[in-house]
Amino acid sequence: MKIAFIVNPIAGKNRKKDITPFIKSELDKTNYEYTIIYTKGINHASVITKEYIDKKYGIIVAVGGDGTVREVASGISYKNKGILGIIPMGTGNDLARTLNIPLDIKESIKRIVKRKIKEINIGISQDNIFLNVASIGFDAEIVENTKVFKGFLKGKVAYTMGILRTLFTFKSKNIKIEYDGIKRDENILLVAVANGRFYGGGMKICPKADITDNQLDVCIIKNIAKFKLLFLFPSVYNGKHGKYDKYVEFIRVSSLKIYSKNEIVLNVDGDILKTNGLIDFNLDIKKLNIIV
Ligand SMILES: Nc1ncnc2c1ncn2[C@@H]1O[C@H](COP(=O)(O)OP(=O)(O)OP(=O)(O)O)[C@@H](O)[C@H]1O
Repeated sequence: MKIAFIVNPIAGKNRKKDITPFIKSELDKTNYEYTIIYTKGINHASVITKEYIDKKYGIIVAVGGDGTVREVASGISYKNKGILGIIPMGTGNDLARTLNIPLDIKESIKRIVKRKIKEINIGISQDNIFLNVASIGFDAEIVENTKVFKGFLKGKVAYTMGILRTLFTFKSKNIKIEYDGIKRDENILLVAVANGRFYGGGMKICPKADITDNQLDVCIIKNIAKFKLLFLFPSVYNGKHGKYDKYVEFIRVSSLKIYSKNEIVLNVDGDILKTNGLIDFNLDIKKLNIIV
């Protein structure tokens, strides 16, 4: 089977590290035919993926962060052919965390060579795929605000500035939530719909989410006073926010609809969309084969 390594040269903290010698040293010991291609911009990984699937490459490895993984996954899903591999080189690497893929480069390449495959679910919101989490509300606005600062500040500083800005500007959202024949009116801080277990670089928003169970895990956090967020928000990192059960609720559904009269920020695996009216969250009937 032929392997294409699709490298995002600007992903993550290791962006100056040349991955080629690592790939060579592991792959040259095997019989795999392989090639290494570098991406040139947004969505290029998806275009290359489709091209190499047409060239009969059976494994397409995303070398980068969750953005690169998602682009390769959407190419594979579009073609309905091919196996996804991951060499985590992003800042967050949330899908790799969910699947216990080693964050160490050499170890993750060894996993590709071993080729143990798992079939995972693909989430869809507003025609966009997500492997980790789609969300609206406070966290989605942090993603949006962080992007503004990312242009001129380093990752962690930009993220902190994004949180601060969101704390000042955020207003709770009045929405309708519909699932399993139930319709609810809610005033929320956020709603996160999880396929995988992590987002935001290791935050366990839905700690019981299982990416293979054909279900979406949903975390609904009701609107709370901003000072209370100082306690609640850090607890999301280790998935302990469920203890604030007056505000935090978990449900498991096969699909979910949200209606918002006003424009709302939707985060789909780190991509930001602005939308209003109906927002839908589903699972694709197609699965994704991935090397773990
Ligand atoms: N040559 C390139 N120049 C600029 N942007 C690129 C290039 N190649 C890919 N990209 C874009 O870079 C973005 C970020 O990639 P990715 O998410 O993999 O890295 P990251 O943001 O460092 O990691 P993470 O999402 O795990 O935090 C993606 O949206 C991708 O489309």
